[in-house]
Amino acid sequence: MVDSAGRGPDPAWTVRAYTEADHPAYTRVISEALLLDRAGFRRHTELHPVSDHGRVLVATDGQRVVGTAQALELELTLPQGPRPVAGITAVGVWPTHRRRGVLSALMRRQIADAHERGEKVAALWSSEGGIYDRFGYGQAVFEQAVGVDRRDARLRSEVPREEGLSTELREAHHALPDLLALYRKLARGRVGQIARTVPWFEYLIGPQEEGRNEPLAVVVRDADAPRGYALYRTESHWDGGLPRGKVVVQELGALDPPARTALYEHLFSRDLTTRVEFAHLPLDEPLPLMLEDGRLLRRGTYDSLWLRLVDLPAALAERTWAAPVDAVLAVTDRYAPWNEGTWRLRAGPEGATVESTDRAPEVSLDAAHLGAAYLGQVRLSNHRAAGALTEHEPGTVERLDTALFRPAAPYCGTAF
Ligand SMILES: CC(=O)SCCNC(=O)CCNC(=O)[C@H](O)C(C)(C)COP(=O)(O)OP(=O)(O)OC[C@H]1O[C@@H](n2cnc3c(N)ncnc32)[C@H](O)[C@@H]1OP(=O)(O)O
Repeated sequence: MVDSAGRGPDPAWTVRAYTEADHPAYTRVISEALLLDRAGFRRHTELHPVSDHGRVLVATDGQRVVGTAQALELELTLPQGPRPVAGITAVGVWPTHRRRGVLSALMRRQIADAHERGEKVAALWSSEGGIYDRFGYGQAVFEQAVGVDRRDARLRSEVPREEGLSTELREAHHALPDLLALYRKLARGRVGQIARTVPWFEYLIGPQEEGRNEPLAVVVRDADAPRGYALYRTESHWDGGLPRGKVVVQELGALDPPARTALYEHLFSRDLTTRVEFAHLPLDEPLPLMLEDGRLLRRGTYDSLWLRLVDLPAALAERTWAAPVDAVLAVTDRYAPWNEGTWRLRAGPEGATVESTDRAPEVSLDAAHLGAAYLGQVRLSNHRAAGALTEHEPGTVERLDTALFRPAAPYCGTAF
């Protein structure tokens, strides 16, 4: 039965794989739900073409498509190294069909599909913070946007510098080989980053909105190889005849401290600019410590990656762990019932096992909490403080947090 709002154990929606014939309806639903104009939709589909129909789901009301969700096959750097994950995108429900269980039906099927395909983890960037925890996704990565008045951005005299590094500035598309090579090295070493192919960079540096300046790439290199890059564009502003231009940095990546210094020196030295803004930086970016007065940075934190353990015991067993822990976890997971139950986790620097057990649980929590904590940035003790999980055996949560610890902040930087 379905009630008047469309809720109930037998919803009116059918969820099935996309077919070519769905294309116009799919375009309509996703564009309207995400408020995309034509150019925005084209950019989205160029980056995420529907190449594997089975990975795009549509929900229908009778014959009519009313919801969509896509799973990309991404490689994401996890604590154990780069691994394939389902990258969830293009989620949208036709406005008049919202809050009637369409997304819930799509999520149920999508998570089951990923599980059947053997994917252990799924990840997404969420449009709003209130949507995905009920589907078992946890906020796993926080990053920051940073802005500074250029006149306040004075680097300390002792920051590492290296003679012999050169700084090259080009239109970004001319620097593509360097960007790809550097990004590949950086992404494999930083938990939370996704592997990027050429189209990802083309998406970032391709034709810009009307009136925007060309994206630039500054690349720092030694005699042998590139060591760091920043992608940015400039904006011209004048105020009563005074130059008030802006440097807007899309991303910055350095293999070592002297390369990082050289990049900041370049970005903080553009004539006619008074402001430098960084769209995405890791939370542990050392910039505040490199400045004479790091407090002058304006910093805004936001959540980027949400993570879901699709195959919870396998994902926990595969992870690398910083310290030994032996804990019994009672897990709820409404959308992946195969994850539910009581699990004994025995983990440590040598490896981990996860087995179903009938021992008394030491902690009761939801799969979303483990998804949030998996990358090592978000503490389970925070969830406990918020009353979101229950600790039956005092100290267990601290031991889990210690074992989950990662020294570097995870960072994604690529919305998908
Ligand atoms: C990875 C990505 O692609 S992120 C992009 C997500 N898409 C968008 O933001 C586009 C605009 N929004 C939409 O298309 C829709 O509102 C969606 C997809 C967010 C939700 O779809 P719906 O079909 O309305 O969700 P559904 O009815 O299954 O809701 C399930 C539950 O989530 C809640 N919920 C759904 N959307 C939201 C939201 N934006 N904020 C808070 N709660 C929400 C519902 O209230 C419901 O709660 P309940 O189980 O306690 O009753």
